[in-house]
Amino acid sequence: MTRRPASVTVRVPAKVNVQLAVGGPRPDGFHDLANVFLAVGLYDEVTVVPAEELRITVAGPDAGQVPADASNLAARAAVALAARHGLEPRVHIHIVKDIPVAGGMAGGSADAAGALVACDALWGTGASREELLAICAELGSDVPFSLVGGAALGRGRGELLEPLETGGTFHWVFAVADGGLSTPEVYRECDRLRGDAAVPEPEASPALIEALRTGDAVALAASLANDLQPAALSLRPSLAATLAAGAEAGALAALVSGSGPTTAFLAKDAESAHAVAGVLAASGTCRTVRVTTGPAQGATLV
Ligand SMILES: C[C@@](CO)(OP(=O)(O)O)[C@H](O)COP(=O)(O)OP(=O)(O)OC[C@H]1O[C@@H](n2ccc(N)nc2=O)[C@H](O)[C@@H]1O
Ligand SMILES: Nc1ncnc2c1ncn2[C@@H]1O[C@H](COP(=O)(O)OP(=O)(O)O)[C@@H](O)[C@H]1O
Repeated sequence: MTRRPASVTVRVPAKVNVQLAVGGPRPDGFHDLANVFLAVGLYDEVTVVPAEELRITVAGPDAGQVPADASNLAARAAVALAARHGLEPRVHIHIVKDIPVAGGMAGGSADAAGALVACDALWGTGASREELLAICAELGSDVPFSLVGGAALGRGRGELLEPLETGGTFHWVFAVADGGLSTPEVYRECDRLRGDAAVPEPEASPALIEALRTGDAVALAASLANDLQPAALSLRPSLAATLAAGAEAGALAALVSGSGPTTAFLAKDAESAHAVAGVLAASGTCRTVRVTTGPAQGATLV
């Protein structure tokens, strides 16, 4: 008989969208994207242990903002995997949360991918990569990327991934805002701001993909683009001051991370990243500042 582990822990990274090209609204309510993801070194840890029934606990400074019930994306991941394999999801999922909540850094998606990989190992379900990716896509558009990490182009609603090569380490500073922004609201605001204007098909930028491949931070900075940024700024005008503070502090480029309200600053090197972080922290335009690098590995057993 195969011995099952008594507990499994998986570490999963946050993401920043280095390009987020958004098409018009689809009949199903989603938007077609050219979504260039880069995983970065802020992590949630998801631990699973056998239990009488599905139970979820969350630790960390922002744990209070995360649902600790069946609506948690990690709980939904466990239920989805169990259902496919004729199992009951009798598991206690504990999340140690370090990724900003509702911040445009895919923290919920990270927890879902982490719970899936952890439960697969705990239960010995032996799901293939393809099956795990299919469950991820059912749970949310960003969940497949949380599983694979690194850098990837997401097409469709972001779930159809092509891995991208990266040629080096990029240095990032993230300014975490007070409170979150709702992703569907930001997409709706994007549509509202566009009005009747024709929306081109979203296309990935060849220059941006080349900058990732060669590890050229200056070239990457010149290509960073986020079609949701005007919408995030419209809903949260105070983000303009954060973006300006980071740019003035010497960041190569500043942009909103995904749907926001976290703002992301690409720096030339580690030293410059720490300098930018110091200025941002003193600027009074954000709640906290984090310094990290990308690419980072996807969901990994620890
Ligand atoms: C904007 C992005 C950029 O990577 O991430 P965040 O910044 O929120 O982390 C993603 O597109 C968010 O992906 P995710 O958070 O997984 O969204 P989902 O759960 O799939 O969808 C939530 C809602 O967002 C909108 N949505 C999402 C993806 C997409 N391609 N088009 C959309 O219009 C829809 O209103 C949908 O009902
Ligand atoms: N495990 C989870 N971690 C964080 N948020 C979760 C989780 N499960 C469900 N949510 C809900 O999803 C919403 C989006 O959170 P999150 O994924 O952190 O942000 P974003 O979509 O901006 O990247 C939150 O408001 C929260 O209520």
